Amino acid sequence: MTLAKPQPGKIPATVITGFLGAGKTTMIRNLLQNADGKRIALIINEFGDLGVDGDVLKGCGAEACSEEDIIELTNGCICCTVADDFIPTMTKLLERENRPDHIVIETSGLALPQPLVAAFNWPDIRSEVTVDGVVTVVDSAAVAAGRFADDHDKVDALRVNDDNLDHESPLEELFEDQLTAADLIVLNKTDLIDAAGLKSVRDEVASRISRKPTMIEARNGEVAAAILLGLGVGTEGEIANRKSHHEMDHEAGEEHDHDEFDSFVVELGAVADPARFIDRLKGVVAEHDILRLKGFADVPDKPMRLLIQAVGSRIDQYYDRAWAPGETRGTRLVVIGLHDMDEAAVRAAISALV
Ligand SMILES: Nc1nc2c(ncn2[C@@H]2O[C@H](COP(=O)(O)OP(=O)(O)OP(=O)(O)O)[C@@H](O)[C@H]2O)c(=O)[nH]1
Repeated sequence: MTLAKPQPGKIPATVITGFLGAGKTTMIRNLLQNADGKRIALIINEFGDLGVDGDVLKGCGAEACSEEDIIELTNGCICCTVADDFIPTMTKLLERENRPDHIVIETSGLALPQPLVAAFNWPDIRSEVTVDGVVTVVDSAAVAAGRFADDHDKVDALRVNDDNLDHESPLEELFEDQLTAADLIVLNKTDLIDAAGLKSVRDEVASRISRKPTMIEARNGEVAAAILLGLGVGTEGEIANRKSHHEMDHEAGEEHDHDEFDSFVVELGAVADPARFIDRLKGVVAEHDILRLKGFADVPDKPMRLLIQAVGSRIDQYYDRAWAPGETRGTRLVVIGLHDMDEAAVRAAISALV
């Protein structure tokens, strides 16, 4: 792939998007550890009230991105808070004396990249920054499992409960909207599928978009920094031609919101038997069709906290860092699902696991 040069004088910004759990944070973590001496400012947006991604990223690439260069936007999905949250954050960042070489923005897994990229056309931003490219991370295993194929039963059930939901499956729409915005598509998690599966994922992804952005494959988000940060597209000038379903609906008079999805935080006491907890948690995730669950557990007698990451029924866990002095130990998990998820039942089921 020929790498274009960013426009001189402007700070390049890379937007990293992709559905919940696709591997955005993992890819950024890898990027920070291999940033080729670039100083990166990171803007992170998460869905749900527990900032896990920022926590995972802090300290992992201190030379490329110190803690003060990691900015968390927590007032909702970035696509809905562009004016109130994103623009003021960018303005402040640009006023800093020590400006970064590159800005990386991780959208929430439920965000539409289009309004965010369009914000780079605001006069104050446009004169100083350009969108080097939009990178869309795809969970190849989830695509292969048909996660984004239209689930007509589910959509019909949602419609019965909510007359306002008159569009297609929210997962499928978001998946397509995030692909539509892409300059580069990273087919991640290739370790979880075989060659034939990967071929069908490529075909499926290609069938969802009319343009032909470059597609590359990755494991654990391992993509060279020169590729991720060297697209040189200037996507703010192109984004008007990459409309999302929601923008097209909006032109037809509909508002965009995230009402199709819901999230809440479950707080628990200590988890005495983590293996048993995780095993039974898998059952709860499957039974309630939880899309994403992540957080930390307090395991008695362990000086470190246990990071728990569920994407569909697949759960990863590892001890990520020591509890800080004075930090209150506890188990906190953010749960994300479709809006018909039964919060009380999920809370009860998870609480019963300790
Ligand atoms: N097997 C496998 N797991 C992966 C890969 N990439 C990421 N993961 C795991 O997938 C889970 C989700 O990864 P994240 O990087 O947190 O995903 P994300 O897109 O940032 O998630 P959200 O911020 O919730 O949208 C974690 O447990 C990762 O360790 C991969 O290539 N293969």
